[in-house]
Amino acid sequence: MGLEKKSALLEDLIKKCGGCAVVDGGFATQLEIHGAAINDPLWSAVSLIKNPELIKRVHMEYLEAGADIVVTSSYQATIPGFLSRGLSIEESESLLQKSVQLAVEARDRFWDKVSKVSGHSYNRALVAASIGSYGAYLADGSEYSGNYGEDVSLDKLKDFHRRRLQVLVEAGPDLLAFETIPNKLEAQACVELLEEEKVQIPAWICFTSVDGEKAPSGESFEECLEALNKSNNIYAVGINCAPPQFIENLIRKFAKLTKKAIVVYPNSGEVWDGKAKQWLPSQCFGDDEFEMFATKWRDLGAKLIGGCCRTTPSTIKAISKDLKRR
Ligand SMILES: C[S+](C)CC[C@H](N)C(=O)O
Ligand SMILES: N[C@@H](CCS)C(=O)O
Ligand SMILES: [Zn+2]
Repeated sequence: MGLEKKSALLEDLIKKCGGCAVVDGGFATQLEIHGAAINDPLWSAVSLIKNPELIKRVHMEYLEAGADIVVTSSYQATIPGFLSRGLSIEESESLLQKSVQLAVEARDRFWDKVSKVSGHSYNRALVAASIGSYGAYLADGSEYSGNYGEDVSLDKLKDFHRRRLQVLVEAGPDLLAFETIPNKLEAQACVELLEEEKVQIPAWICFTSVDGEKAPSGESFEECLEALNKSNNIYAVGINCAPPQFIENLIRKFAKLTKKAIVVYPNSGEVWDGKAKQWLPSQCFGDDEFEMFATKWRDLGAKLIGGCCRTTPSTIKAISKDLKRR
C-alpha cells in the first residue's frame, strides 16, 4: 500500500472519530505502574528484552481505554543502544521489528474481540511506530534542551536514524511517530531521511517545548516547520511530552504556521530531571482537566489528541469519552 492509501486510512479514521482521533498515553509510565524497572539507558525499551508480554498488555489497556492510535514501545529502542548491551545487530533489529509486531498483535486481538460486540464504540486502531529523538538515545535529558553539541551535524543525525527507520518501516506499521524532537536540525534530518528512503508510510513529527513558545533549542516553530511543511511524507506536526498548559497557545501558533494536521499529546505537567532520571512534581494535571483540555484543543483544530509521560489509560479514557460524546 502506497503513501496516499495509508494517509487515506488515517484520514478515514479521523473522520470516523468525528474529526479528532485519540492517541494513547504514557507508555513507559504504564509499564512502570505494572512494576517494570526502566531506570536504564534503554528506558522503556528494556521491556522489549525483559518482558514483551507486558508491552502487549499495556497496548491492550490503551485500546480498552479508547485509543484510536497505539504508539509502539520503540521510543528509546536503538541499534547502538542494544549493541552496547551486548546484543548482536540481528537481535537488535529483531527487537525493533518485535515492537511493531506486539502492537499489531494487540490491535488485531482487541479488534477481533470488540468487533463481535454489537453497538461497541471502538474503531479499528492504527499502529504508529515510535521513533524517539537522538536526545532520547543519549539518555541525558537533551530531548528537552535541544543541545546536541557542536559535532552533531545533519548527516550524523540521518545516520543515527537511518537503519532503525528502515527496520521499523519494514515491520509494516500504519504510521511513523517521531517523538520529542527538540530542534530544527533533527526535524530536517527526519524529513530528508523519509524522502531519501522513499518511505511509503505517513509520519507525524512532534516537538517538545519547555517554554510554551519555541522548540527547546530556542528556534522558533516557524523555522522548525519549514522543511516539514514541504514534505508529502509528513501527515501531521505537533507537540508531545510538553506540559498541558502550553498546548492551547501552541495549537494556535501551529495553526498559523502549517496546513498539516496538528497532533498534541502532552505529559501530565511533571518535569523530567534528566540527571536524577526522575519526574519532579510541578503543576500537574489530572484526568478531569485533560478531559476539559481535550475539548478545547479539538475546537482549536487539533486532529490527533492523546497523552504522554505520566498520563495513563484513565487519562485516555477521559479524553476518549469526551471527544466521542458527540
Ligand atoms: C521522555 S524522557 C522521560 C525519556 C527518558 C530519557 N531519554 C532518559 O533516558 O533519561
Ligand atoms: N511514546 C513514549 C514517549 C516518551 S516521551 C512513551 O509514551 O513512553
Ligand atoms: Zn513523554
